[in-house]
Amino acid sequence: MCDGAEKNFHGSTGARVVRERYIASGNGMSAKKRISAALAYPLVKRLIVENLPPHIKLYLTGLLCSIVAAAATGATAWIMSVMINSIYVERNAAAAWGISAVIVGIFLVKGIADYCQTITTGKVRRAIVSDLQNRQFSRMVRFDINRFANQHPAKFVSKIMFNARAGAAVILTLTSSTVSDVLKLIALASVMVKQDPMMSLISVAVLPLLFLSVGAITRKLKALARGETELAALVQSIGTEAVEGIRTIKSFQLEDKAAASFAKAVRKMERRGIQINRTSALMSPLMETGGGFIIGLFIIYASWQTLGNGKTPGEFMAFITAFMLAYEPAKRLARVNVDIQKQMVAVGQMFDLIDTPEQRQLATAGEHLTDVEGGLRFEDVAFSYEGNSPALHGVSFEVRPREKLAIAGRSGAGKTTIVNLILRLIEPDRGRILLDGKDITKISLADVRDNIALVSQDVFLFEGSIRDNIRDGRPNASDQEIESAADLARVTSFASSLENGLDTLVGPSGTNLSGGQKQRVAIARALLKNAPVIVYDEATSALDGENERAVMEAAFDNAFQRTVICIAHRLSTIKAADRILVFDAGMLADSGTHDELAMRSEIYRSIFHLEASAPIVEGGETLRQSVLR
Ligand SMILES: Nc1ncnc2c1ncn2[C@@H]1O[C@H](COP(=O)(O)OP(=O)(O)OP(=O)(O)O)[C@@H](O)[C@H]1O
Repeated sequence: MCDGAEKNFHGSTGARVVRERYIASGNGMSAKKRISAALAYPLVKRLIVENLPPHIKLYLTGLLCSIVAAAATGATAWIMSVMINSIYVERNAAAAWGISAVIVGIFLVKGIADYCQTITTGKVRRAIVSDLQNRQFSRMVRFDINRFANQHPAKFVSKIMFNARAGAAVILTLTSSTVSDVLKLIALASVMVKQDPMMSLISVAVLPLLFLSVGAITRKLKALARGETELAALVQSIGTEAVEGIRTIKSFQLEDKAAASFAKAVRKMERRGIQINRTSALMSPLMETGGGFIIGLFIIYASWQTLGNGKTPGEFMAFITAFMLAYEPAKRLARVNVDIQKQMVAVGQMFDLIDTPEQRQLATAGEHLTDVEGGLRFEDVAFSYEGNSPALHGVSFEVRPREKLAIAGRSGAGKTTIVNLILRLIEPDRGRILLDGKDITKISLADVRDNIALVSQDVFLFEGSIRDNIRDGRPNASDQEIESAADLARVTSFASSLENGLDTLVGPSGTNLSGGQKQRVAIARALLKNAPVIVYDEATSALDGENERAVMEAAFDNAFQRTVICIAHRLSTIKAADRILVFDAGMLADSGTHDELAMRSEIYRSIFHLEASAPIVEGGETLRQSVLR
C-alpha cells in the first residue's frame, strides 16, 4: 500500500461509509445485528466450521483426554461409597489398602488426562488465534484504501489481535471446556442417580431457576462488552500515536498532554473493565446461594433416609461428593453464555472485517495489457472525498508516452488526488482515465499497478536491508540491476560509506536512515520496477539540493524512456519538466513550460513567489530565486 496516498485518507468518513454501503447491500451484517440474531448461532457455527477442522486431530486427542478425566471424576465420587461402607460401616480395615491404591490410581489418571487436555487445547487455541490473525490481516491489506479512512492504523492491528483471541476463546469454550464440563456432569450425575434418583431429580429441578437469573446478567454484560474492544483499540492508537510523534511531543513539550490523553483512555477502559467484572461477579452469589440451598435440602433428606429408611452412609457420602464435584462444572456451564456473549461482539467485528470485499478481487478481472507505452489521459474527471466538497472538478489533460510532466499547485489543489486516481486507489465520480487509450477501470487492477511506479512523500520501508527494500520494486531483479537503480537514485553515494553497503539494515520502518536517504531508497525501488509510468509525489522533498538535482535530472532526461509525472513544491524540481500543469482548487488552471507559465500564469507565479516583471534567468528562475537558491 502506498503511504503517500494513505496519508490523505486519514480524517475522512470513507471507511464508515464503505462499511455502511456494504451492510446496506446485504452482503454483510453489522456486528450488532449479527450478535442479536438468535444468540448468534449462525456466527458461532461458522466460526467453528471454518476454524476447527484444520486442527481436528489435536482437538480429538483433547476430547479423549476430557472423556478420561470425566470418568475419573465420576470414579472419585463413586469410590466414596465403597470407602465409607467397607471401612466404616462394615469395619473392614484391610479394605483400606486396596481402596487407597484405587484412589491413587484414579487421581493419577485424572491428573495425566487433565495435563494432556490442557496441552492439546492450548495448542489448538494458539493455532486458531494465529489462523484468525492471519486471515484478518491478509484481508486488511487488500482493503480498498477508503476503508482505512478515519482509523488509526494501530486500531486495526489491535482489533485484529483482540478479535482473534475472542474467536479462539468462543470456539474452545464451546467445543472444549463446555464439552469437558458436560462430560464431567454426566459422569457425576450417573453416580448421583445411582445413589439416589429422587434427590438427583430435586437437584436438577433447581438448576433452571439459576439459569434464568443468569440470563439477566448476560444481557447486561453483552451491552458492556460492546464498547470494550473499541476502548482497547483507542488506548492502543493513542499510545502508538505518541510513540510515532515523540519528536513533536518533545519539541512542543506536550508530554503532559500526551500522558493525560492516554490516562483518560486508560481510565475509561478501567471503568468499563470494573463494570464488566462487577456484573459478571454477580454470578457467584447467585450460584453459591443456589448450591447451598440444595445441599441444605439434601442433608435434611439424607438424614431422614439414612436414619429411618435404611440408606447407607456410603451412598449419602457418594451423592454429596458427586454433588460437590458437579458444582464447579455446573457453575461454569451456567456462565458459558455470559462468557461467550462478551466475546461475540469481537467475533462479529472480525467477520465484518473478513467479509469486507477486497479490492484485490478486481485485480484479475479486466483486460490485461502488453507493451504499455505510458500515455495517460484524464477526461472530465471529477472526484469528491466522502462528505467533502469536490477535490477535482471535471479535469481533462493528456500525458504523452515518455513525456516528462510536472504538476504544480498550492497545498490542497488536488495533486495527490490525481495520483490516487491514476493508481486506482480511488475511483472517479465522473469521467474516465485512460492508459494507452484504455479506460483503466476496464484494465485489471494488477496490470494498472504493474505499469505505474509510485514514489510518495511519506516513504514506507520494510524492516530489512537497503537491498531488500529496493528489490521489492521487482523481486526477480538481479543484483546488478539493483545496484544500477541504487546508483541512479543516489543510494550508492551514501550506502558506500556504510560498513555493510547495500546490505545495511534499515531498521523498523527505515528508522536507521535519514528522511532523504529513505526517499532515495524509495526512488531506487520505483526505478527498479521498470514501469512505463513513474510518479514522483513530493518524492524529493527531504533531499538536499545536490542530490535532488541529480535524481531529477536523471528522471527528466529524455534518455530515460519512461513517462514521468512529478508533483513538487520546489521550483528547482519541476522547472526542467517538458510541461507543467498548474492546478488550483481542483481545476486545471494552466499548462505550459516553466518560461511560458512564469510569463503568463498569475497562479504559477504566486505558487513559486515569482515576480511578474522579473527577468527570467536560464532555467526559468527569477534572478532573486536564483540568488536565494
Ligand atoms: N481523505 C480525505 N478526506 C477528505 N478530504 C480529503 C482527503 N484527502 C484530501 N482531501 C481534500 O481534497 C483536496 C485535495 O487534496 P490533495 O491531497 O489532492 O491536495 P494536494 O494538492 O496534493 O495537497 P498537498 O500539496 O498539500 O499534498 C483538499 O481539499 C483536501 O482537503
